[in-house]
Amino acid sequence: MAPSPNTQAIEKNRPIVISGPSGAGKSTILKKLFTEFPDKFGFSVSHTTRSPRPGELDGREYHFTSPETFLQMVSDDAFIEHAQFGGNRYGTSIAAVESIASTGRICILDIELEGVKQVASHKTFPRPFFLFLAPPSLDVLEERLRARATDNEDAIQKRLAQAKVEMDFAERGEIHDQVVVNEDLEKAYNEVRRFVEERVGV
Ligand SMILES: Nc1ncnc2c1ncn2[C@@H]1O[C@H](COP(=O)(O)OP(=O)(O)OP(=O)(O)O)[C@@H](O)[C@H]1O
Repeated sequence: MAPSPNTQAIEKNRPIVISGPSGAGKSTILKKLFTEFPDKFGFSVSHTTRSPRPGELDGREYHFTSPETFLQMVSDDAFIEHAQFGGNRYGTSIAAVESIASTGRICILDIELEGVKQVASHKTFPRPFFLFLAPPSLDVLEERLRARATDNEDAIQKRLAQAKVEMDFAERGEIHDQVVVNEDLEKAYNEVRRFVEERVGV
């Protein structure tokens, strides 16, 4: 398949994939990065088969897509990663990443482990940079999830079990270029910023 001009944009502005257990601090650190560099980064708009909620706009929160179109896009390899949650499908399209890269911004992708594996083995998508954000330990992660107070007990236990799987995987270094441990927030933020600076400049 011939690369489209915008795949060249992705090659020039290679995306950064940040992954790590729920509660590791990805949103907290990305918020700091976007605040410090407001014009440098962007989030892509994902596709979903779920219905829009009140106030959500097609093309802003998500590209709202029929199941048929979604499956067609899957067979066309149009997604860099896709998954099913709660009966709905979600995916990140190459085109959505291109639309960030072609404005000269670096697309930041916050995706979970299965998605990371799909991105890393995609046939045509240029390899992004992979950063893993880890909590100092599962005990600290548990404390933070409880302090965040957004999950019930069952959800916390599921997140902790999944966190162990993700941390074991990242330690093997099969995909991730670097692991940053988020113990002290400022220190972790500076490490993430250095990782980004070294790869894409800021
Ligand atoms: N270094 C830190 N020390 C103490 N608390 C922290 C630190 N970093 C983040 N937190 C807190 O931990 C909680 C989880 O962080 P956050 O919501 O950013 O995680 P996340 O990785 O984005 O999770 P999710 O994947 O579920 O969205 C938040 O309440 C946040 O304020």
